[in-house]
Amino acid sequence: MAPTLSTLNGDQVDRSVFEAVLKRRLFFTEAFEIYRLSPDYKGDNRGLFDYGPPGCALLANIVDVWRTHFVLEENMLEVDCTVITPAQVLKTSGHVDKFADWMCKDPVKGDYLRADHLVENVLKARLERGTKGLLKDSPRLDEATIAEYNGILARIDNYDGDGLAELIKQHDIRNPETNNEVLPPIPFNLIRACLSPPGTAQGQFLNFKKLLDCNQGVMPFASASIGKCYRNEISPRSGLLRVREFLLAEIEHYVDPENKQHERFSEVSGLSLPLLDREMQLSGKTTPRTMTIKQAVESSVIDNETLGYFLGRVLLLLLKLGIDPTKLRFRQHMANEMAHYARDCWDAELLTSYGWIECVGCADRSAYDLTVHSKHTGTPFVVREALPEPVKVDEWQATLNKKLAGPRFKQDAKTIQTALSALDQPTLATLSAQLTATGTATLTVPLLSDGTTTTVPLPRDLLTITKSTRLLTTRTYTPSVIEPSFGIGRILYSLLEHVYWSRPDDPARAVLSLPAALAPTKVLVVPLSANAQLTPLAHRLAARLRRAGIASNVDASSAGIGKRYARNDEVGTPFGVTVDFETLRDGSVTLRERDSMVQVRGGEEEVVGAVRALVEGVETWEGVMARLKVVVGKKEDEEE
Ligand SMILES: Nc1ncnc2c1ncn2[C@@H]1O[C@H](COP(=O)(O)OP(=O)(O)OP(=O)(O)O)[C@@H](O)[C@H]1O
Repeated sequence: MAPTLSTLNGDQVDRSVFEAVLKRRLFFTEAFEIYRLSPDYKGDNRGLFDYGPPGCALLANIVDVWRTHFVLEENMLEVDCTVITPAQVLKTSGHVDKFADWMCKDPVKGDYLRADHLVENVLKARLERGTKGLLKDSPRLDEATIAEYNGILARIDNYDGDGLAELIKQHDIRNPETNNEVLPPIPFNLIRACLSPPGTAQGQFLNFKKLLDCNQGVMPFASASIGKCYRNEISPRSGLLRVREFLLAEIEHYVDPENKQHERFSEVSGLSLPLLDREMQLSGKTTPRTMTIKQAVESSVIDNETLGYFLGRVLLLLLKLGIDPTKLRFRQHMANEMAHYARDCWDAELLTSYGWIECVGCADRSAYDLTVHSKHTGTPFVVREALPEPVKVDEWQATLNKKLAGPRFKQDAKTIQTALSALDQPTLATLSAQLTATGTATLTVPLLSDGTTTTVPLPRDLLTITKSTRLLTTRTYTPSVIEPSFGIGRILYSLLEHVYWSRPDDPARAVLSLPAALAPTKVLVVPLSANAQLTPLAHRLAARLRRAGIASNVDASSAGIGKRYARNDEVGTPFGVTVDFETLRDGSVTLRERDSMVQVRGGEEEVVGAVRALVEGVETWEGVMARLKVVVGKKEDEEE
């Protein structure tokens, strides 16, 4: 029987051996490597990687599963927006000013280090050495210090610049590579250098009005986008996990802020999630507690049904991809880790040899994004819904005297009118009171053409604000946005670690137990020997597999059959078909399963049918073993 994933994943991954396998099989490789190795190279290629053939195929297969799981199964509206973005859009979205990490400079070497990662890495290394006695000269840590370090690590995402500066000083944290003291942390903008968004969301927000129309005005609905994004990472040292250019798949789900129930909540409400909520983190806990989504939403651990629904769908996606459920947790953001406007945020974190890594972020961003873009452009990003019964409301209305405003404000008149139109009712009430009391209301506007003005006094001859009663037949609101965002490269790398193991009887033989649907190549076709009669049979079978839509490779090299299979176990090829002299006689072939190495024998057509059913997930290997004749007694390496 094929070993189950949990039996495969017993041990901690030896990263150097594991990454050597991935590089050997060209899952990925360092970008611009030959230039980096040349003597006159002065650039910086850290955090930049190229995917090779199996890496590309795996990435594409993950994207396919993602697209089916969300866009198709949830009727999402997919868009593909440009990456190059005008600076004004990024300024409005808050990325230029707020998207900052804290960074420390090593003044001697000139290196920049991300402050939270620096503290984390140094304390982890001290714990490792001080508790396990890894280095003879490192003192053992006392219980109080161990507890203190663990407490800091559990709250590491909770420190701001001052907090990190304090930790660095108090614990004498230095650049581990040079042992130099570092300068106090300063905020560093991850995107300033790139002028491209750190995600794919802005294009989705900016098209909100058109997408709502496309959905016949029906709420709630979601848009989705898959695209490259760029980050000016300070110290990209964690392989594929922290890169400067990566594929992001993002969903923006637009929902009524007063009703965040989800129509399909019952489909996921019974699922159990391993949750590490805010309270647990504050008390220094690192082991999650398991709760059903229903319990978590009802007890307000998760803010609302829609957010709970998406956490459930994220869990299902990750399991479908083959992520080990014992290496998955959902960690809630601390209050000061979230943007001020966010209501709640959870990260799906996967355990890797680099520690727990955020692979999916899932945030309720309230109405922030739509509101800021709407205010800046004057485009109403609102939903209008018919009320069951008309309602009387008192409403403030502001009118700008256009005849006077035009000559007085010239090219700024339109900006002022736009700012006025975007005011909400409480602001209009305040301005009306100001106008009555002082004869002038002060309007806040985006930067005017002189480059300095951001407030404009509007006297009574220019501005009137009146209150009138209206009969409302529709309700108008700006939707809240729930945003799950998936770092495809991080998922890919974590998945590879989760499915990696080596044969107990030969630790040098690595295997990647990728689910068949995800594997870059589904079948390796091998002629048993170099005999000239067998190779055409292998190509005939490959053609047959091709017609059935199954990706295969023929390996007719002179290497032993065991070696040829071993090479393909390393790229995760789930099945192998051997053609031999019996094939010449009766057309039968053997089918080998990667994890168990069990082989069955059947006719060509039967075997191609079985492979297709296995790849499509409509049949199990146990089912195939029950149907076809199991080959007994022969060990793979002895076959030649
Ligand atoms: N440098 C990176 N390399 C690869 N993937 C990344 C990187 N930064 C973010 N991601 C992915 O993009 C997703 C959304 O980005 P988000 O802004 O939420 O991450 P983040 O909080 O900046 O991540 P981190 O705290 O690890 O830097 C993350 O869940 C992650 O999967």
